[in-house]
Amino acid sequence: MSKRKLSRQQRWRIEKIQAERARRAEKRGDQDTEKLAAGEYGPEQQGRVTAHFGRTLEVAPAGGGEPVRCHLRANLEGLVTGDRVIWRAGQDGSGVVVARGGRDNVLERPDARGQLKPVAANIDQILVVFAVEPEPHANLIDRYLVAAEATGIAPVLVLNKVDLLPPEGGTLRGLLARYEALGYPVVTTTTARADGLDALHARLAGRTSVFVGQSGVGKSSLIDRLLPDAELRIGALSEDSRKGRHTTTTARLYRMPSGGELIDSPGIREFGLTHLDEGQVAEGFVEFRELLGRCRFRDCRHRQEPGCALIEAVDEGTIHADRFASYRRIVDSLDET
Ligand SMILES: Nc1nc2c(ncn2[C@@H]2O[C@H](COP(=O)(O)OP(=O)(O)OP(=O)(O)O)[C@@H](O)[C@H]2O)c(=O)[nH]1
Ligand SMILES: [Zn+2]
Repeated sequence: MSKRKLSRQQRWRIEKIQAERARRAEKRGDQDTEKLAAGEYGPEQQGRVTAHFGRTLEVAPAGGGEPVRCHLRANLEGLVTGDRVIWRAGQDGSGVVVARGGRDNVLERPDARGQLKPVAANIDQILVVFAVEPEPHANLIDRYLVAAEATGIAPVLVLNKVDLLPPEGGTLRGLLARYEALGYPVVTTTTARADGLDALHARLAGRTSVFVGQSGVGKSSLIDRLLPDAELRIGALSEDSRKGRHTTTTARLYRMPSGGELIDSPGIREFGLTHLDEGQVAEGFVEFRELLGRCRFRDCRHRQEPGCALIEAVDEGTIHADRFASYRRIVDSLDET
């Protein structure tokens, strides 16, 4: 930047502003020092929101230890479970949240009026649970994958109830091999054997996860095993939850004894396609991505247009016909969702 010649008046104004800033910073510092000296609040520390009830939050200290009930500083809004925060401990065992950290990602759900609302943040992976029974349609798996891809959170396929698989493996293993070939991690589980969750434990360790999937696939059964302590599941009792408010809807973050963190709520379990457009659905098919924009027509909708790169790839076998059929079905159903 080139040096500007400042008029005397401008210089005077800048100096005045800077002096004012310095004075304010000093005052803030004095107030903090006073409070610290009075023992009102401890120093700033990092934490993570484990639950929220309106303007009351529960924050787990980053260094470990029990979650602390915190209130929010007046200018903070829209915090959700999983948010990283800066907070200060009070004398009475409660605390105050003074700032929100940056978010890697956020999971949103439509509210009663259909408006998207954030429900949880900073999730490393979405575990899409399927089961040998009820048998999944490939289209259903694709729907979950597209929805997950749109959030930017990595999906993992979990095939549960493998105790019910026929000895030769059935068609399901072949189906999941197709997804593995696309780069998706696949984990198999069963709650029928003591070691049936070993692979899942390994996958969860050191990460923050959410479980989604259709009814009856065994999400509750898996989570019960991952959080064996009933108190862990209910979490530290807060005043609001004792009154019975919000307890079934708020997302909660749990630390699993076996390692890793789990964010769970009925709303998150029902996660699905929401408010996506055709382009986002195409982007949600990972093997389509490098071909998008290579069709002859820039506005190609990949239906019967000549020179469509996707249709050519299907003909050549580089895109599986079932995946392309799935894409079409999802696009055709967008108006209904
Ligand atoms: N054979 C077998 N049955 C299982 C397994 N895991 C869960 N189940 C059974 O599957 C049924 C459904 O399990 P849930 O845990 O309720 O399934 P969910 O996904 O939580 O279902 P919703 O609550 O409806 O969303 C129950 O009868 C479980 O006992 C498994 O690994 N093997
Ligand atoms: Zn096309």
